[in-house]
Amino acid sequence: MGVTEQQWRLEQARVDEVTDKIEQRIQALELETGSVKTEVVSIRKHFWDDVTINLSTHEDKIESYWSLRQQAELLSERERSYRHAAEALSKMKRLVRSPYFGRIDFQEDGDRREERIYLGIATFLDEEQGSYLVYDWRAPISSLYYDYGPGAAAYVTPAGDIHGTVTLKRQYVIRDGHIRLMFDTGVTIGDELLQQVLSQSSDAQMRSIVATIQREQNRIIRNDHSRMLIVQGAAGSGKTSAALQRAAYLLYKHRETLKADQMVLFSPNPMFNSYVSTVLPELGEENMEQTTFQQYLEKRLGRQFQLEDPFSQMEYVLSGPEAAGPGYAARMEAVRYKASTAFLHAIQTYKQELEQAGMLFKPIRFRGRAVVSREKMMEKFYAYDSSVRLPNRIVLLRDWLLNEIDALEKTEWKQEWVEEQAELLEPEDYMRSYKQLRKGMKGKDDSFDDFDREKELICRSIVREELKPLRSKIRKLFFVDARKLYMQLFSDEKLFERLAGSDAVPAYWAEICRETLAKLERKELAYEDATPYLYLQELMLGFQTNTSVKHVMVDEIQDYSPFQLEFLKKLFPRAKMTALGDLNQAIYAHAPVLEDVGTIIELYGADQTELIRLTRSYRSTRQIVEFTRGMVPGGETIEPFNRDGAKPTVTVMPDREGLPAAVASRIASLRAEGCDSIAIICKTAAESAQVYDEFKEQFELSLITQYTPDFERGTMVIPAYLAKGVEFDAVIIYDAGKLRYSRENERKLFYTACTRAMHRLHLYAAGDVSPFIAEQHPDTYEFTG
Ligand SMILES: Nc1ncnc2c1ncn2[C@@H]1O[C@H](COP(=O)(O)OP(=O)(O)OP(=O)(O)O)[C@@H](O)[C@H]1O
Repeated sequence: MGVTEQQWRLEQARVDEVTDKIEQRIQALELETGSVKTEVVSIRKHFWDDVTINLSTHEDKIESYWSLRQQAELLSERERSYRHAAEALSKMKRLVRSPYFGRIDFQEDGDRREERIYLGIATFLDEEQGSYLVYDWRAPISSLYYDYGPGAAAYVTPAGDIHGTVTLKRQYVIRDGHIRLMFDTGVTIGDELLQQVLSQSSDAQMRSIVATIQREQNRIIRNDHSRMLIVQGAAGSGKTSAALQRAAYLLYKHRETLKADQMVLFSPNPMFNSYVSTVLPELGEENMEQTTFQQYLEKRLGRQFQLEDPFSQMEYVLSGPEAAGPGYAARMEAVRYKASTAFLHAIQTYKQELEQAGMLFKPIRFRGRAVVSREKMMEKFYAYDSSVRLPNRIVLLRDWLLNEIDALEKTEWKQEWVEEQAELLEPEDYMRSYKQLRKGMKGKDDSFDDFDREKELICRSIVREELKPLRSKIRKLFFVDARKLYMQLFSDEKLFERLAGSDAVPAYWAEICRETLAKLERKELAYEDATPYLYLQELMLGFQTNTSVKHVMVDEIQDYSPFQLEFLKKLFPRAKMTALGDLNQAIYAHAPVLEDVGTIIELYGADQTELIRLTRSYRSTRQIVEFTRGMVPGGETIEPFNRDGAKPTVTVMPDREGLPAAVASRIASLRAEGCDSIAIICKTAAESAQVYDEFKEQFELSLITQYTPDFERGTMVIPAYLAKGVEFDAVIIYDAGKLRYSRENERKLFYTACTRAMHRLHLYAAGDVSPFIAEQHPDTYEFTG
């Protein structure tokens, strides 16, 4: 629907008026922040001048206390005012560039007046008139804009649902006070505007999508009742975008009770964190905490083991049976099994058995001799009432051990080694011990008159020092031999059969056991062992929990195992969870949780869980989606957003020798066309490094590795698994030949790589093309050789 010239003029006049008012507000706020800041500085500088301190009498002390307190309160009140004014100022500065992006005219049932609602990234109230010049996009009434076109409509408020009719829905692109575009739209939020937004070049940082949130995405953003919200969405369907706008929505809706540091986002890798880190600040909110599961594992296990990272495991898996050599099939089975619910249950049963018998402890050793044997610890442990939970019994054992150490300290000072050490003490050490002891003895009858007594005390002090590290280790429960207990699962065949079921022992079990034990002996922990190991350890020692976190968002949930999810649930017992994923992008060798949605629904139960599916893909052109969707099961349900571009191209070279020149010429032509971000996607890190070496003299380009902290624009070489979640103007698949991508477990990786392209996709192959290309309808791509 077109907008008339007169309407355009009226709208521009309103923009001018609102912009003027925002500018006035900015000026007022600048004055306010300036003067409050001066005040704060002055109070800090003269803090003590205005405080009367007199400690002569009790009354004086009380008066001094109140004077001090009053001054501190004044300072913190002024600091608070400064913060508020500064926040309001930065909000207004963001708003002035583009005060709003949408308008809804709404007539409530039974009300003859029509309300005009203009939506922007923050509320702007005309304080004189008491009217809203701009509504925050997260206000209850704003949902009309996302959920309805002209016609009957309703929105939810805390006081109940409001029904009425939308009579107009209009969209704007306003830049620096000028309306650049304006559309009247139907039910979906303006295809025109979305077209316009989606056809722009990609950025080094993800953008906010508030002006064009789609109805199905709005359901995700505003869902506030489910304990667990699962979003299964096609590549490019806006899962990550919806999650970030959802965080902004929740922070707005619960601004009195929810702070950004009470929300955690689990990302696939650190670079992704940088990619999404600007969305919330752009919306005027602080960033939530961002982390990866690996960072969590490292924190909990790092020192005990040399811990493999997921990308090293991935490189091994992708190297394939020929390169990896014997043992490949067994490791693949280990990766699969160790992430399975079957193994999770086996470990849970193991813990139940350990409640009755079989715990393993490390003996308590002091100066090379066992002071408490593991047998004694076992005896003590199983003598506790069996109704006491296992972690609590361990705490009882810890206390008993600390008492034993106290007892040891009482006799140990007489040992010869102590006397020897006392003689070797340097005078200053001696004096230090002496002083410490005297301090400790204050008020007691003992005195240092007697030389023997003095020596005894020095010897005792030496023993206490020597015992310090042991006490600290006992407090940290080091005496529970978690490593041996885990190893037992792989060394005691009967035990394992009993736990897992004799008919459920995985294939290659003997080999898996051999490999696992050899690694653990060397204190190495394979990535597939890290989570089950930690799980067993926490079952015994008690789960670490974080009760302050209220929302956990997990992106790329398909790459998590049931084990990991169970962990997150235990780690954040008070949190609601949003899990976003795409089964078709499951790139790890273990079975993805989304394969059986039931597993993930079970986590909190069906009544607390909601599943939303997104099938529309916004990232890539229609041609790219039509080509890629055929690669994955169920792909026919993926709907492209109707944005046209060139068909993907497939170029075949007789061998790898021909690839560099062909790819180089493509990079040059893409750059000439103005493509700002170009990714040359390889299968592995090793291949990426090779390709980077090939081109680094010819082009300015970067190599992305798992250690790359920031996502940047430009031309880059990147392994497919690190390109998860991000996007590029153009994607070049460096070698899409049959030798690179043909095994079933490479299908989803290939699909993930291709779906990173927004506007252009070019595939090169040495020799025969991958079957994932050959299977596609020939009309969906151009074959160029
Ligand atoms: N409603 C929308 N308005 C404008 N752009 C959108 C919208 N929804 C998604 N997009 C754009 O589509 C692209 C893909 O979005 P996003 O990365 O959130 O998808 P995703 O489902 O997480 O993708 P993937 O699973 O493939 O990583 C982004 O460029 C995003 O800005």
